[in-house]
Amino acid sequence: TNDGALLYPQVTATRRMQSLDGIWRFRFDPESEGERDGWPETGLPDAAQVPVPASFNDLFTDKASREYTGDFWYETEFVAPGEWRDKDLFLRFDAATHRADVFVNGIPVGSHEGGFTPFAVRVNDAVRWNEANRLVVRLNNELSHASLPAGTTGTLPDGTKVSGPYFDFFNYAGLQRPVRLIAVPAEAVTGYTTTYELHKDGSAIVHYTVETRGLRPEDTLRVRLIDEVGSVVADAQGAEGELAVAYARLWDVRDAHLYRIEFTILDGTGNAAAADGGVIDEYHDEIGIRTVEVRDREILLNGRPVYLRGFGRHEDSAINGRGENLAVVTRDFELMKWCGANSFRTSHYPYSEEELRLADREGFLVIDEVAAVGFMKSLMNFLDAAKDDDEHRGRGFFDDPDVMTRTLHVHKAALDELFTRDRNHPSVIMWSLMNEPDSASEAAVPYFRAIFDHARTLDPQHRPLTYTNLMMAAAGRDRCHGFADVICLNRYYGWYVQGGYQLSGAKAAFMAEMDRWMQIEPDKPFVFTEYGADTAAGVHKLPSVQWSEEYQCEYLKMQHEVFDAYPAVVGEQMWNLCDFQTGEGIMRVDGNRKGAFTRDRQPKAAAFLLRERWNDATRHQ
Ligand SMILES: CCCN1C[C@@H](O)[C@H](O)[C@@H](C(=O)O)C1
Repeated sequence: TNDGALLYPQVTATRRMQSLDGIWRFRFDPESEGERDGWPETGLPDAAQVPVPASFNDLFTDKASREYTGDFWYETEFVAPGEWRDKDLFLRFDAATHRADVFVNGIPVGSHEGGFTPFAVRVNDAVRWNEANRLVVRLNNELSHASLPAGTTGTLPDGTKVSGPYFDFFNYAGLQRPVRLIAVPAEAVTGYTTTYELHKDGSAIVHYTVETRGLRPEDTLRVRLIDEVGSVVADAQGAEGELAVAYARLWDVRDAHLYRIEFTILDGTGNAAAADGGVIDEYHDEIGIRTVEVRDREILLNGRPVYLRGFGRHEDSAINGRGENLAVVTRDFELMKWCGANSFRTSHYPYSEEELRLADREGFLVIDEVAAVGFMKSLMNFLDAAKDDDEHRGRGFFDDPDVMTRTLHVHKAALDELFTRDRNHPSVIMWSLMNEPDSASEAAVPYFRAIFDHARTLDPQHRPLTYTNLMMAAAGRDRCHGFADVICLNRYYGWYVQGGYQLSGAKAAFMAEMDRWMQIEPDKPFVFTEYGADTAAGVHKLPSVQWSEEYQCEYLKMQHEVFDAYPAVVGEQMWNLCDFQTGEGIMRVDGNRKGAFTRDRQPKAAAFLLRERWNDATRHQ
């Protein structure tokens, strides 16, 4: 249920919030017996203690816990303050990975599929006011061809389930982002949209719509825009309208100017209590006045071409796993700014709301990616081992008969949630609808058409739509590039192909493919959303060898020479900002080592190379 609880939580004159973060009780449920055994009512027997937010995987010392696949449970308690009883009370989970069923005092109050977008469940009918209430949540982290991210679930000889990710990051799971108890008035703002019109005289118009619940005809919906010094620069009334700003401070790349947009529902009966000034609901947010469009083979921000410099990343750190860690988020922005970056992609799933709010404030350009990764069967860290479970053996991902029904349904729902959550962020300039799908297969075409057609209906700002193309669907093989507004390529010439001493051959092959792309897509801009080489920090070799820091620099230099040879290239996002955890395998050394920085956020030589290239003011913007 939405009902205004999906808006980013805040305390205002009419809204209340209580964090439930901290130590919760936890236990695995490999036989899925917890509900039958009454855990929602009685709580978790023999429970461990774990932190929320965090992944559970890296907390324990046994492999069965790290690799656990199946049902697992969390439990805590909370007091429902009696003062809030006239409001709607929600539990808001910023992320429960990959799916959750929520129980309060043994009563099922809601479920959610998808581990990277928030959901809220209304609990008024289940709580006891001014008393402790038992909150029990069942999660599950199994992968399938209808899960985002995609994969498979195998079993060991003794029946223990095993995750088979079709993606190159560890299948971390748990309550990985904050959990809150929030109270929202029965008559409330539940959502809003903004679009922007810039004028040559420096003025701008903010076109808005507001979604409400329970708005009475006699009440007034007031909308105000407040600038950085606290002045009300525009105001309007009604569920849709425009805010005319005479001198607009535009939001621009690495030059962010934010406005506070304020929604107030005012009691129109005239007999409102003087105490609350007749305010029925109040919600505010930060927006940036800016436009994004693709034109003449450029990405234009406020009508001017931008060049994306930055990284593919992961929400990933030691111990936390994929658990939100604001210190790591802060350090990552610091590293990106130190490198002279201005952009990143939320590879390969929506990042936390806190991350995007920081990108808004820092003026970063974000490619916002839904968790539709693994739509190409590959196991063992990206070798297409074609080793697959019996049900799908030998067929391409999109040949699966359920893909146009079950997978498409889950994918569309994930897009609905992503766009609703992120549509008002000025930092979001493009939407990536899939990461490395098998776009060379004929069966992919109807799926792409369905998902791109759906996505086109979701964004009032009509930001460019894309997906990231992988080498197995190189120029001439990819059948889906026509759907994308911007061509995003993940390329590894000099790493996965023709590496090491063959680097010159890799460059020739890379340019041959690019020449082909220039014929196939002569009018679209190109962004490299991945390029990188695994590098063990501290390994030095003269002359270089692959995995040495010297080779990573040689590799990057070659990529940049190719990018600079094609004016159609308007962005370069190196893979990856930091080393990150993956499943174990013969191609990963306690994770993926393509970072410009180590997992504890310290530089390899490549970081200095990027800093020199990206801080060179004579280059792109
Ligand atoms: C086709 C390869 C795409 N790319 C996906 C990303 O998730 C992986 O980490 C990266 C890699 O192999 O380092 C490859």
